[in-house]
Amino acid sequence: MTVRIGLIGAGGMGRAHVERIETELAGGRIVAVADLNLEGAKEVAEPLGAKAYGTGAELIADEEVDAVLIATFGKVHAPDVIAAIEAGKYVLCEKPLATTPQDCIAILEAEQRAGKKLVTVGFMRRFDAGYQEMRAALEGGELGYATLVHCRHRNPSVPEGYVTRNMIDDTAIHEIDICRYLLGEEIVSVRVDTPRSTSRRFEHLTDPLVLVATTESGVLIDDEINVNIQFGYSIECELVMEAGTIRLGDQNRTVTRDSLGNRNPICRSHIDRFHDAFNQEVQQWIRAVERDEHTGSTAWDGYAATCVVDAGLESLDNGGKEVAVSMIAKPEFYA
Ligand SMILES: NC(=O)C1=CN([C@@H]2O[C@H](COP(=O)(O)OP(=O)(O)OC[C@H]3O[C@@H](n4cnc5c(N)ncnc54)[C@H](O)[C@@H]3O)[C@@H](O)[C@H]2O)C=CC1
Ligand SMILES: O=C1[C@@H](O)[C@H](O)[C@@H](O)[C@H](O)[C@H]1O
Repeated sequence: MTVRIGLIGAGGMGRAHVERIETELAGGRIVAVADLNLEGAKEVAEPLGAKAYGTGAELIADEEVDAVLIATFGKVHAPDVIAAIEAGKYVLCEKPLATTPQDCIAILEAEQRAGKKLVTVGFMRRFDAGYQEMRAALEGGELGYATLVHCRHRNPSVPEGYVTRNMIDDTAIHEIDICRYLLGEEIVSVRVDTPRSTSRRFEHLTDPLVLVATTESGVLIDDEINVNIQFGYSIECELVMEAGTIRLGDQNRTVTRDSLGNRNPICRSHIDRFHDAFNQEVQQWIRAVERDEHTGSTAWDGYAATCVVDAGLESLDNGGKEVAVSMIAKPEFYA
């Protein structure tokens, strides 16, 4: 069976997913594209012989669409996710699931009414080989339990429209999710520190930030979010356990050694750094849809991450005081 996929949001991320589905992955085909900018939808749809729509609602209602891929702005994800659930269609929604805990709760409720897990959130780092090895090392138990996680999320630069809150809700949300995934527990409190800002930023930004979070068992996570580092896209993570540490590699197979020294290439963006992880994420989703199964992170994961983001934003506003993460009790459905 070929899974007939409808894409909502024909921007950068949507187009990158189309490219991988059409050229690198198996089992799926883009049959419809929706974007508020209808011309943008047509630009992506026409070369594929797919239909173009001006709204997500029309695409979701199309009976030739089996499953929905959402790559619009986070704050407008919820209505389309809920409409897809109500139509009984699997949905892979880019992060964040939604930008408020209330919108996420509406999604959790819709999914429970449907009685079936249909929502996967685009936390692609869960499919990265390095993070998976770190998780396996922790689960293996030889090095004991985790005490600390040191993370660094560095982007070369960001566009002018990117504002300080995006460092938490758009960027650090990846570490929030991956730390929950690695440690298998919830984050219970967050504080955001604001060191001296770099001069290489738009004036309105406070950059870098450091998010410090504590989990249920007391593991301390520190995450440097630094989005104008100039030199490249650099993601680092070190998990500290009782009897050893495990650190994410740079994912390069070779190191060049010459008169300039030892070096390997620096990634420029999430597209090249997480190329394989994105492919794994979308490929596994397509295969799972074929089997009528859920895969990847759940709507609960999307909700939990948004609750931590919310606490982080509150800390940013209150001068860096620690804020407790407020969450509803986990429904049995997501146990
Ligand atoms: N996993 C990752 O590493 C990354 C994830 N993302 C996520 O992907 C999503 C999209 O981001 P980008 O592609 O960078 O944004 P973008 O601005 O390039 O594209 C968004 C598109 O959605 C369309 N759109 C907005 N509201 C809509 C609506 N209600 N209905 C239909 N179309 C609508 C816009 O016209 C635009 O074409 C975001 O949720 C973002 O957080 C983005 C970059 C990397
Ligand atoms: O999700 C992403 C972007 O939206 C975000 O703006 C970047 O900071 C992240 O590195 C990227 O993975």
